[in-house]
Amino acid sequence: MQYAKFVKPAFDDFVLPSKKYTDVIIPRGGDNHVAIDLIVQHIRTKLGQHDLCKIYPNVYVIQSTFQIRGMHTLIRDKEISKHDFVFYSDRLIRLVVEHGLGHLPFTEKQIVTPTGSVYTGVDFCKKLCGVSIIRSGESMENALRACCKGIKIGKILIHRDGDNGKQLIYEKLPKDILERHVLLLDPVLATGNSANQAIELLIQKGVPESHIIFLNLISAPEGIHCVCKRFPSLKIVTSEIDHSLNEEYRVIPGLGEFGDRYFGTDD
Ligand SMILES: O=P(O)(O)OC[C@H]1O[C@H](OP(=O)(O)OP(=O)(O)O)[C@H](O)[C@@H]1O
Repeated sequence: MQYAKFVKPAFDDFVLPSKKYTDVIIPRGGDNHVAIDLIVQHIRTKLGQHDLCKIYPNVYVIQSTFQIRGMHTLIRDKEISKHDFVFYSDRLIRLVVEHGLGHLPFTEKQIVTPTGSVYTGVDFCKKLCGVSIIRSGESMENALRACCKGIKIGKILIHRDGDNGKQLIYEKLPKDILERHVLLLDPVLATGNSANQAIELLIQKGVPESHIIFLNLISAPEGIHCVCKRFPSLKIVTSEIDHSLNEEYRVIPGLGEFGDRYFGTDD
């Protein structure tokens, strides 16, 4: 029980006292064994993610809570209804989008409040756009629109072409994209081939690598290595890093075919 020193005090005050794991909240009541398993699993996951984030400082995993673990539990469950899959995916996507927007540059701005006081705040970055990788990436467009009024959203279609790897089939991007920060949208990062092709295209169009933030729900370590080695200045914001890829290049444990499950074409 190497985690005993974390787990034991947790039941005294229902919150892990370690500063490093303050996001781990123990639910009141219920089965203590289940709670311990959850904490151990949570800490292991966080340690694995922590290592990757140390190797690649531009990889950000949104702060995990049991709400987020709960949403992942639901969308990864093969028995979940389509309606619930879409609902909880949308909730997670919104969190990732909000977190990703937090990495955009800002300028300082002062305003006057109704009390006549000066509040020193910030002004949002205005030159940005979204780019979704068809088709799964399109599931993230609504959350981006809900956060950024009137945002331009470009599209890229990358398709597997037999054994020749993935080929770029279609692209439609804002004409002035090179002047914008780009939020690249795709919920799943597996081998990283699709993301790399999309990023390569953006760079060809003149977008600086450091102006691209790739937003996704689930990343495989292999995909993170593949993208971050090639594009070290790009940021990745994800909600969980999974264990690995299997021999069919599917993310494990993963959630299956996101696009089919989200758009209802898996029947
Ligand atoms: O990192 P990679 O190995 O390139 O795999 C990731 C890609 O696979 C999934 O899309 P998929 O090809 O299943 O198409 P879909 O979005 O139409 O479902 C996912 O949405 C990514 O685009």
